[in-house]
Amino acid sequence: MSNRLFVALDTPDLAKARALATKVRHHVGGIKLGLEFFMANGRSGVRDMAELGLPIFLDLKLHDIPNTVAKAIMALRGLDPAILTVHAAGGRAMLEDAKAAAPLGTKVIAVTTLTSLDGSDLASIGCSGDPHEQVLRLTQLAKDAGVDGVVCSGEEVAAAHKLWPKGFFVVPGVRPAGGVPGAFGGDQKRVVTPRAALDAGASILVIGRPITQAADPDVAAREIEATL
Ligand SMILES: O=C(O)c1cc(=O)[nH]c(=O)n1[C@@H]1O[C@H](COP(=O)(O)O)[C@@H](O)[C@H]1O
Repeated sequence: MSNRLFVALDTPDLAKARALATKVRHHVGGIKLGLEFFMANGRSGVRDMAELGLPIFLDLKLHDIPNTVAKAIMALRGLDPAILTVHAAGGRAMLEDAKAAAPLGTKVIAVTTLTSLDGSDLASIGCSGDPHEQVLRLTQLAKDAGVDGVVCSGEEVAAAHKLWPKGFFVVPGVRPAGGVPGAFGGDQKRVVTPRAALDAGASILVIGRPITQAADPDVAAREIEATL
């Protein structure tokens, strides 16, 4: 993959998603469609976006009992996204069944610890208060379960990559250098720059609002691409 930047098109509006993707298409390697888009537009919306010819990352973060997750993935048949997410915390059997249910060409990627969580959030849900430890634990689980890789923040990706040299590492929570700290509502807590994430071992970067909410998304994507 020559351009490792995936733009997150977090909107329920299909026309807006298409317009944004069309604007930035020469400066991104793929597009990520998440829950907001899928809830509003479903399978036909994903098909519509696939017509643009860019790889599709379908970020549904599935997390349920193994049978339900496997059947949900089977129900996506025909869309065959390049990347599909599930939550690692669903456990080993769920991860194994998710991988078995996915089409051969789809990378099944396990979300370890959301980039919106910090140590105190983890402690409040009964996990070890150390995101680093939790990410490595779930990376080991994902590797053992035979999925293709994990989502983690740029703060943990070097250690996760060391643990799993052949894994595929998706890094969100990425903010261009020089931006306003806490921009876009400050919901991302474990944040790094695009360059730092790649240097640490990210396979792809996921960036949404710094591109989609820019005055000129094409320029914003181009500027980020130039730092990679
Ligand atoms: O799986 C993801 O893509 C994901 C995992 C994670 O831990 N954190 C995270 O922010 N994401 C997604 O990455 C995107 C980040 O968007 P921005 O914060 O606007 O750059 C959103 O679409 C999130 O759903």
